[in-house]
Amino acid sequence: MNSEELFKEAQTLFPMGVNSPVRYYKPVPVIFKHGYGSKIYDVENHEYIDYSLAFGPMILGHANKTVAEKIKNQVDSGILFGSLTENEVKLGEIIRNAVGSIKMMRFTNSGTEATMHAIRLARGFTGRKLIVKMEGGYHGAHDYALIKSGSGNITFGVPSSAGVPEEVSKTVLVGQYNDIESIETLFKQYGNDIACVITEPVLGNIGVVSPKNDFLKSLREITEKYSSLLIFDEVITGFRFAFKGYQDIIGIKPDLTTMGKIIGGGAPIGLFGGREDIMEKISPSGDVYEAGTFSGNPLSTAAGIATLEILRNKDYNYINNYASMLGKALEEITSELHMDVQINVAYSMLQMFFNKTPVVDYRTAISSDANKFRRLFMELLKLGIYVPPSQFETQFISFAHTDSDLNKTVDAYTKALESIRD
Ligand SMILES: Cc1ncc(COP(=O)(O)O)c(C=O)c1O
Ligand SMILES: N[C@H](C=O)CCC(=O)O
Repeated sequence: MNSEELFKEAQTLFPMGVNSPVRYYKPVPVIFKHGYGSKIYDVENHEYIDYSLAFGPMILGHANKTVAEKIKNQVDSGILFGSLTENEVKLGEIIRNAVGSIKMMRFTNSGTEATMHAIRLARGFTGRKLIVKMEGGYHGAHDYALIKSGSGNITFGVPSSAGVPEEVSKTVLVGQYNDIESIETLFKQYGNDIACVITEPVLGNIGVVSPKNDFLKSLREITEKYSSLLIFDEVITGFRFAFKGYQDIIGIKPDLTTMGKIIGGGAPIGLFGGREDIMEKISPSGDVYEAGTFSGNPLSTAAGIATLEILRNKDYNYINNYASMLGKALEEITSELHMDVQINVAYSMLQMFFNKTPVVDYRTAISSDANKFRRLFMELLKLGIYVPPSQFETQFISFAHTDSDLNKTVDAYTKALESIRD
């Protein structure tokens, strides 16, 4: 079947033909068949340089030979036992040695599960009900995270989800990222009832937005003052900027951390972990329940171990410099074309916003021209460049991207931006 035929069939199977909303766009989403290194190929065999990397996890590029070999070995020796395995211990040790605040952890099957359990744990540990999240912060697709959330929630203009009971949304307070006063106001009113503040330390689901003016340090201070827990959602940032968490780069220790994506090397995974005294509250040592048939499964942990063992010896300057060179080139192109554009780069993450004003939070992000971004996406596609299909996602660089990819990408952006200039 060709793309049109496959998509037609998919629409009879899945709502709008997809299994996650951000994968949908008109007229027919690209249907990928395989990928090698920095390139992915659709069912018609068109080649694209990939800057989505499956929304972040594929930091080594696609079909890395060593990772594939380790997964195949695991397939040949059994893929699920429903009991503790050596792989889990190995992966857990690698992560604990690399991320300062994670003393104990639990593996889950996704980032969504990780944040859901971390929030329940924070509530169980503190005996408090309220949580604080940032407007535009994305923590997966469970009830407590789908309040003023980022990612597909903004792309499709759904600030919260139907089906989340009012009683649930009333327990979620929303602050503004990079605006500590908005958080202080919430704490002044509700401080002794707030179980935790959860935030992506670098926002990655409204495009990419970095922290400013000691915002994260102030979050740490205010949560300590009120004996609330601080949760860093490092599902994107964990092992993305360096062989550690973003928390280790900036020297701030959250009480709990969530991870996912890269630590599973492209296989389904999530993790929540942190202080021992908090983690011991988890069942069976404690009374906060958390479980999963596939949690810590041999395949995901094999892929994770292989990926992290390779990453340990990588020089992250390579991907970080690539992103900064691409960012600079995009600044030059858009300034020559007199286009109102903001280019945010954080290490190996990058996004271009069609906006006159700097994008520093949710409100400035949503004032961007998302339709223009969609036109850019379509033009780039024609030129063999695949970026995430929304203004409110982030472009990622992998260790498989090459100088020649960078040159081709800059050429393609030049042509694409010229063609969408009004
Ligand atoms: C910061 C963040 N947290 C949580 C999630 C949820 O992870 P998953 O899609 O694996 O459920 C995502 C991405 O989806 C994310 O970007
Ligand atoms: N923005 C999300 C994750 O970071 C996109 C992943 C998805 O929902 O498919």
